[in-house]
Amino acid sequence: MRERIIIANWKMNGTLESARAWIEAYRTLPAAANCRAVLCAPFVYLPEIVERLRGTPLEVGAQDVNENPSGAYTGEISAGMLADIGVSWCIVGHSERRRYYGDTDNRVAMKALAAAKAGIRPIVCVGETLEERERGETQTVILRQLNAVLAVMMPASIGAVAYEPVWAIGTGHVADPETAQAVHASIRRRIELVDQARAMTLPILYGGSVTPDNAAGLFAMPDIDGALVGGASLKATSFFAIGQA
Ligand SMILES: O=C(CO)COP(=O)(O)O
Repeated sequence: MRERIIIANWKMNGTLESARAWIEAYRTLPAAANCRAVLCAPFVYLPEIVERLRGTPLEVGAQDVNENPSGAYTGEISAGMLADIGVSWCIVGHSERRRYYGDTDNRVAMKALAAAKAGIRPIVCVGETLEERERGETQTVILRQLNAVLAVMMPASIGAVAYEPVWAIGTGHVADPETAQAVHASIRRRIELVDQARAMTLPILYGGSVTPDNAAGLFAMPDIDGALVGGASLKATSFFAIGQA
């Protein structure tokens, strides 16, 4: 039985006050059964969030990391720094980073490797744009993004892969479960070529307009092991409801 995981990605949203209120609200909810939950918050709130969640089942993640161990990289955060304060997961290669901040396939791979070396589980995001899908390039794009990571590290060091079609992110146009399942299955087949055992256990999450209403349909698919949730994670109750699904 594969691990089920839901991951909240707050992106650049919230305040210290709303972060505290979210955690208080989440703590009043019963522990989610059979489902691991991770909260990826903005860097500046991470130390406080780690402290407040100590001893609870909710794990803490970052939304990005620099690929270098240390040095003259003004404004950046290293994997060692994240590990230092007790962060255990980190998103790498989110399409917003690829699109607005120039994260290339190779840099994403180096970020995933840096995280893993620091003992942090990288959540490797892959996904095609609408134009790429319409040109029939979905498989090519996903495999290109995944291959870059597999060129530098073993699948055992990848915490999770998240399939996030760019056209589904923040649009309200969730991928239908069969469409997502087809991509998830191809991701798992690619991992199988390297490590058959890890392919069976690697969580492959779907992201893009996931809500409490559409989550169960997605999670019914054999290769969809959970979700990376943006907008619907900003409310503790709706993130929790996705976990219940
Ligand atoms: O990008 C996402 C999570 O990383 C998905 O965002 P939405 O759930 O807001 O579509």
